[in-house]
Amino acid sequence: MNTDGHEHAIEVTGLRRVYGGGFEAVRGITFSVARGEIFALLGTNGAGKTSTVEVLEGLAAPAGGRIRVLGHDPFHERDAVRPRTGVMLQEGGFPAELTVAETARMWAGCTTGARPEHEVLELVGLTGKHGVRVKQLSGGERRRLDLALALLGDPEVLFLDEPTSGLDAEGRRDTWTLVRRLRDAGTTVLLTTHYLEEAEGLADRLAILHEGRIAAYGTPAEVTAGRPSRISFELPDGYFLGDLPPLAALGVCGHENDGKVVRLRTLELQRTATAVLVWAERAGVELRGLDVRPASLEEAFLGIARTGFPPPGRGREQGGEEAA
Ligand SMILES: Nc1ncnc2c1ncn2[C@@H]1O[C@H](COP(=O)(O)OP(=O)(O)OP(=O)(O)O)[C@@H](O)[C@H]1O
Repeated sequence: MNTDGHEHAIEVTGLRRVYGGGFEAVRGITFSVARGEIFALLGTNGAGKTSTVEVLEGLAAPAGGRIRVLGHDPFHERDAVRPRTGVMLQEGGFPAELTVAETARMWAGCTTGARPEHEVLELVGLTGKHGVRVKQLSGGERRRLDLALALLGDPEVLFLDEPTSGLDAEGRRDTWTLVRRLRDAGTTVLLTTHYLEEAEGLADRLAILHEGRIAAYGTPAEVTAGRPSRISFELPDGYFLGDLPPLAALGVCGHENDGKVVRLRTLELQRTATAVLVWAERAGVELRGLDVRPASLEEAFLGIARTGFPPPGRGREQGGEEAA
């Protein structure tokens, strides 16, 4: 239980969002985010991530369902929620002529109990940029300024909409480190991202949205459980797929072969990989380009994007859609 008497920072039950013209972008989704947790919302383009986050931020009223952020309705009790949350939007839209320090000062003026500006600029690595105009910042530096402003109010809940888009590999890793530090200090973080490795490495739990519904929900390990691993290699000249032992006996559950490169999918990675290597050893051949990949979030995501919803029980135990 937290100080509000609520064990979850965010509770979403049967959320629906319907746009003018009757289009239902979010179709009755249910999930919760525990205090001090990093939760990622993933999904195909147009799946409903931004439509969901806008409701959680109190920017729009839901068409149906029950939403609680820190125990309050974020739309109707905005005054109770807004000072305790930080929001980093996809497009910051700051005045281009202001310097970094001026922008932070202006933002601090609109933030209840703002921390000193230099503190948040230091947190995101913009200390050396105080006097630089916003229009002169690189795309990645602007994202870091967005993040600094979201942190000004020392929020209990932080909403990050694609926080690392436009950042280079180092900037992305710095942001991940910062987000983890915030989580470890007790901040609840809900982020959207298109980078699956970001969600896999950063999120404690996640939901994958597809066409306005939750298609997978749980820890990254829960969501990838039951998804196939992949093994690929080149067949040596003069060898054909039929020269391998029967694929079903190797635990293979699917395969592709374009004549040279063989791609196997398996739910028993160790058994299949061992059998393939033993065969190659006995045949005295080298498997060039040998690549072994355990089931990943990418596999789960692509499976959902390709075929829609997985059968019940595969990473959907706690979330999923509910009638609103
Ligand atoms: N104001 C609006 N009016 C009508 N339809 C809208 C509006 N805003 C969004 N939509 C539609 O709602 C659906 C969900 O959009 P949303 O922006 O929430 O998806 P998303 O998951 O954030 O997508 P992306 O990954 O592409 O940013 C899309 O089909 C989109 O076209």
